[in-house]
Amino acid sequence: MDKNTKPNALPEKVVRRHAEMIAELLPALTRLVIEEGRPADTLLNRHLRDHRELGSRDRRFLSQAIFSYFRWYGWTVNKLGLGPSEACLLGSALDSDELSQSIQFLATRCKLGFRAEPMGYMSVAEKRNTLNERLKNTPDFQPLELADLVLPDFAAVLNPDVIDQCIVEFQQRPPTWTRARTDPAEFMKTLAKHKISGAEHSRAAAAVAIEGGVSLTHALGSNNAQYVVQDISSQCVGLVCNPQKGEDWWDCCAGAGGKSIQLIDLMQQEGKVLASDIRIPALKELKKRTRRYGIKNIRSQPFNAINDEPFRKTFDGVLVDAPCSGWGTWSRNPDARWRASRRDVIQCAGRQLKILDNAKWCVKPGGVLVYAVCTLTRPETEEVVMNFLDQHADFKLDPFVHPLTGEMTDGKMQIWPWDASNDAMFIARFIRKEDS
Ligand SMILES: C[S@@+](CC[C@H](N)C(=O)[O-])C[C@H]1O[C@@H](n2cnc3c(N)ncnc32)[C@H](O)[C@@H]1O
Repeated sequence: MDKNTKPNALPEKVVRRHAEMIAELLPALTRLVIEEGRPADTLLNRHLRDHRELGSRDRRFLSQAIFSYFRWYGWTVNKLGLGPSEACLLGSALDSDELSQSIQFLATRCKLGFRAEPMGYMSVAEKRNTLNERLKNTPDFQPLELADLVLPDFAAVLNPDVIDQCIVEFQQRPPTWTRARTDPAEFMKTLAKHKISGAEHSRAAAAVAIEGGVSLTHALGSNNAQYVVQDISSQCVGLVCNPQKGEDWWDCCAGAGGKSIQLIDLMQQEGKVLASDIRIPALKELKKRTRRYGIKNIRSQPFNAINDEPFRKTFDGVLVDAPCSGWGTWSRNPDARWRASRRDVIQCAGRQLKILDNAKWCVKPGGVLVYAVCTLTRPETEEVVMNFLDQHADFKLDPFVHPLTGEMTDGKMQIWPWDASNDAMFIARFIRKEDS
């Protein structure tokens, strides 16, 4: 081995292949994501399924390069007009403390006009200032702004005092949050045995953050029942539901069952959950998961929570984890911001209110109705709660303790991305009045 070659260095043919792959993939991917509104992670997964010859380091390279590209797209492509390879190089430099060999190789084929130094350690404001300084003498230069990192509609539906802070958070990669399904101390021991560093949240005891880039499935096996991957903000939804042993709950937008499984775990398997969703494939995935974990008391049923007649039976608790704009997940899905629109937010809010109107019939007197959305827009959060309460005098907000801070809420709360490096989430807990 050449004495200048690092021990873990990739062979040149690998870095060359990475650079060629990304240069070939990005133009088509950009068209599909930006013009056709398709999610980048789904497209990447399809590409990987069609190219089984790609190994784990190829997958890691592609996903990091693609997500960095879309995270900084507002500056690199929209504002600076760079081509895909140059934008990918600059996006990776903005995200990394050290350029990977494959990105360094890509740099040799790019015409960026300046050297892309790693800027991962800088704050977003420092990154902006550094680029503005470097580019200020280029013809027609327009200074880069924070607001360029999202579409103009973003500011139209958010409280003005949180806009900049949200954008800054969207530029960072959050950790992988897991939920220990049984004893968190045992899960921590398992992590330590596999030399994986995990950090428990100081309040949400089951929540453990895992360092970036670790494949838990690879390290712990795909059937490990000790944990599930679940963002800490999503874990807060189950904690706010706070189901008690022996209760009967309905999770009416259950998807693949992340929260149904949490509800049953919180009841220590002594209770029942009916999990329904409009998507039958998601319910099939839920069944696979419950089988894997040996969970017997989650029943699933296809159900359209807007159009179908509400059930005749009532439940101790109903969870409406509603379909939403998803704007709170932009640090994890950086491409999603380029498909966002105010119109979509307003449509989502309308659908959420319809689902709540329908689901409320199934809450028994004295029972609980929890509304959750992984977003931070006003029309979908505060305004839905206000409209629901205006129309349903038989329900009132039920104050609860904020799971991340321990402070008492008035029955609703917004979890911000900076609370614990997490997705944003809004949660409201209503109670049906006993005499209604
Ligand atoms: C935020 S996701 C739920 C995630 C899930 N609760 C979890 O924890 O993994 C919203 C879900 O609502 C479902 N959905 C959308 N429209 C619906 C409708 N009209 N009736 C029932 N479910 C619907 C979607 O299929 C999606 O799975």
